[in-house]
Amino acid sequence: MGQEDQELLIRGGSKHPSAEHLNNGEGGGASQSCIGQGYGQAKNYGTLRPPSPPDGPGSGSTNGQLAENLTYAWHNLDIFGAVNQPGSGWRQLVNRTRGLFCNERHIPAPRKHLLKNVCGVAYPGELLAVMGSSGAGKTTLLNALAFRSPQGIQVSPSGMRLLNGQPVDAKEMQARCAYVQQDDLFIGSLTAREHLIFQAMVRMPRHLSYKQRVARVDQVIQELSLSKCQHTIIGVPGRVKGLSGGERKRLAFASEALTDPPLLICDEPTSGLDSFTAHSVVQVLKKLSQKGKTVILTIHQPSSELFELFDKILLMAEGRVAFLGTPSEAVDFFSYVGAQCPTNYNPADFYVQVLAVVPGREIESRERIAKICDNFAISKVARDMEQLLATKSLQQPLEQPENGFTYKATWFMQFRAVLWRSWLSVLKEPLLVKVRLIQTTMVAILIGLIFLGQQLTQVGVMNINGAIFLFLTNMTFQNVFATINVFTSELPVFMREARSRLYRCDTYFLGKTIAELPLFLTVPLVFTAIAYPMIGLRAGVLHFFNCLALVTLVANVSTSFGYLISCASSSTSMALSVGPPVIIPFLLFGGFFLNSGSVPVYLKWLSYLSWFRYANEGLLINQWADVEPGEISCTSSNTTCPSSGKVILETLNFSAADLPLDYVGLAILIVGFRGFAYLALRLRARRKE
Ligand SMILES: Nc1ncnc2c1ncn2[C@@H]1O[C@H](COP(=O)(O)OP(=O)(O)OP(=O)(O)O)[C@@H](O)[C@H]1O
Repeated sequence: MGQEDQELLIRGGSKHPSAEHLNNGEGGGASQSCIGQGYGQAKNYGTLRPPSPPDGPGSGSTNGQLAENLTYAWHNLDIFGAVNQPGSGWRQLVNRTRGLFCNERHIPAPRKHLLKNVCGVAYPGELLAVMGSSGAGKTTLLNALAFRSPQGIQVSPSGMRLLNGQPVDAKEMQARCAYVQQDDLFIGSLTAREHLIFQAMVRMPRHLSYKQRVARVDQVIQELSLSKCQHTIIGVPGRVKGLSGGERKRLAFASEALTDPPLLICDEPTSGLDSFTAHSVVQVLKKLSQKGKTVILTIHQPSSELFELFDKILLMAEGRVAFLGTPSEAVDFFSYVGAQCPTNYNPADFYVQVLAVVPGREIESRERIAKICDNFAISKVARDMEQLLATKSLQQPLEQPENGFTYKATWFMQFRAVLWRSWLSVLKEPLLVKVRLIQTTMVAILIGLIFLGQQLTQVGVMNINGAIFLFLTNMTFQNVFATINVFTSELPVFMREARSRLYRCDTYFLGKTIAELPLFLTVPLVFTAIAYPMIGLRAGVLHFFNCLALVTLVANVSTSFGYLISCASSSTSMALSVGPPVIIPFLLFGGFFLNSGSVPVYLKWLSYLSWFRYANEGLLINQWADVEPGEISCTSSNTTCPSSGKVILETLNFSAADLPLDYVGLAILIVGFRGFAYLALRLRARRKE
């Protein structure tokens, strides 16, 4: 844009002839409302015409989805975000404490005004593109429109979000709207088809048969051109090669398209895609809008061809609306405010540039943006919108979802779907099965070789006790870290799906626990079967199975503990750093480093939470309880050599009669840790993203 244009904008003047007929002559003062008076009384510019009636849906549906056309209007959306100043956490804590003592109950935290009186409307059959420079507020707006604003974001209660003219809440919105977020989240070990089948099982209405769901999956695969890659694993970007960026995007749409929602909101569906793939992704959205859907998307720098696909554009700058209307109306409007798009220039690039805050020329840029937004705020389109809302002319009945606003699938259907998906990912996740089994076998052989063929001598007793404790530390660390690594990477998928009300927290937790059980039984079996005979631990089938049972319980306590740490931590790295320091005290109370009779009274309670203590006692009882006097060979000069297994247990402050209690202690810890992990997961699922 030339210097001359910018000056005109700052003056609020116009050099474009078409601006004459757009401007009614009255000066445009800045208005914080969507409506004002003066400018924009033009006949030709800025009408909120709905597009011509679409062909579908409206004619009923085989997928059980709501077959309705939706007009989505939003009005006076004011959104605030928290200001993160250095030390603001402390400041808030001090403020809150002051509030408690000084009866200053309400000390408002500093807030940033992210969106200012944003208004807009999207009609059925319309592809509305929200554009603006980085930081303009596009994602903030889309999150608010989809009722998915993250934590720390406040939507002012005066803002209205209306479907067919009726105010809606988050639940009503979720039942009708599909939200494809910028970062697509998948379980990377599944194939595209497996992912869609899972989605069909939890998203589609409960009365549909499995056959009907699979038929719909096939149809969506066709519609979104995913046939070629339907059996390819999705993959994890940067770690496991799988679907391409464009295929991942289309898969994200496909998941939402399964239920054929009347309203589709997509945040940056083309980000990271080349122009050809971006075009094909937007084409998919265009086709959906042509079927009667209301489609809203944000986009960065669309090419001229892409720009032509948009029915309407909503331009944002500095958290305000700079323009809403058709691309041709945008030409008129920008000419009117003195910023005519040069010929042979991509209009999208031009508008975004005009509305950007240029580094080094911030004041000038902000004045220009304010002028454009003020002009739009008093334009005909803004007044039309006010009128639409005031006259309730948008009001049409909203269809009620089949099962109200509850989950689409029954408890059992959700459980079955989660169990199936978790089982598939257990089988396919190399970190979980292949790597774990190889790692277990290698560690078992290594421990077996180090402690190979121990005899019942004084040295042998020491070595056997060490080897037994090593069983426990190995089982613990291996399982805790494997669980943290795998589970925390899956948690974002769970959180998004749980917030989209695809399934309940309990069905997920139960399904996952049961799916992973065979693995957590196999790992201890492999380990014990190799290490036990190699070391030469107490011979006898009963002794072997007793050891196996205790090691299996330890593996499952550790897994439960891993779940608890994962659910209570905000990220994988946090869980990995919190894990070891929390495990160390439990390990010390195991009776190997510190005699169980020497635990300080004030820490006794903590020792009852130590699985090392129960398992070590159980395994040592299993090893030594029936070793008769004289079985341990000692030299006659060695007076410290234990004469029998009973003496060894007494020295360690363990009693053979406590074996059943050790089993009970381990079982309680499994249930307890899992219970708390479940509660932590529920709390997380309830919190905003
Ligand atoms: N949770 C938050 N707390 C405080 N400020 C926030 C929060 N989220 C976003 N913002 C601020 O709000 C403004 C708009 O952010 P938003 O992500 O909506 O921009 P955008 O137009 O989508 O940008 P981009 O195109 O780069 O994604 C930015 O200045 C951003 O720093």
